[in-house]
Amino acid sequence: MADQRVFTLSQVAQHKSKKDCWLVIDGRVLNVTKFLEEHPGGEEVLIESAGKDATKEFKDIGHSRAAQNLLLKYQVGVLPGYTFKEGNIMDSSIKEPKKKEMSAFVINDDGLPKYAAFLEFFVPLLVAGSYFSYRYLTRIVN
Ligand code: HEM
Repeated sequence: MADQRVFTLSQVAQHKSKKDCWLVIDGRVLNVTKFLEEHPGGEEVLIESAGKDATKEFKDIGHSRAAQNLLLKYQVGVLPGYTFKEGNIMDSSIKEPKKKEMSAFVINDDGLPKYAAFLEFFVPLLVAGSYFSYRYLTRIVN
């Protein structure tokens, strides 16, 4: 689980060098020192945002979901007032988890009435069919 220790922005601001580079994205305090060289957008942009809240810059680029999930890897804490659920970053603030929940819900919701309609139609038909078959057969026998 990503670290949930609480840091203030002024604490984050003390880590703004290339050798010790923290920044904040969406309330998550990230230590990106080891990521500087790997960042596809280059280390300069990260160093420019070092010690600061880079949420706007991060979002303005339109980072991919993969990039958003990478945030978890570098999280060392959170800003005061922020808490995040365990697991996928899509469960917290950047993502659109509600869509997934909705589609799952809609599928389940659709299934039940269809199943119920099926039963409502066939059960009485089966009962009536059995009854008339019984009547028909007993007539022939008598
Ligand atoms: C820990 C924080 C960050 C992570 C994990 C991260 C990750 C990535 C990744 C994976 C990409 C490749 C494209 C994509 O998958 O979206 C990328 C591209 C880029 N990022 Fe970041 N990024 C971070 C922070 C930032 C910040 C704070 C800025 C700006 C101040 C920034 C600017 C860029 C730029 C300019 C590109 C290149 C976009 C392009 O070439 O189209 N990134 N980043």
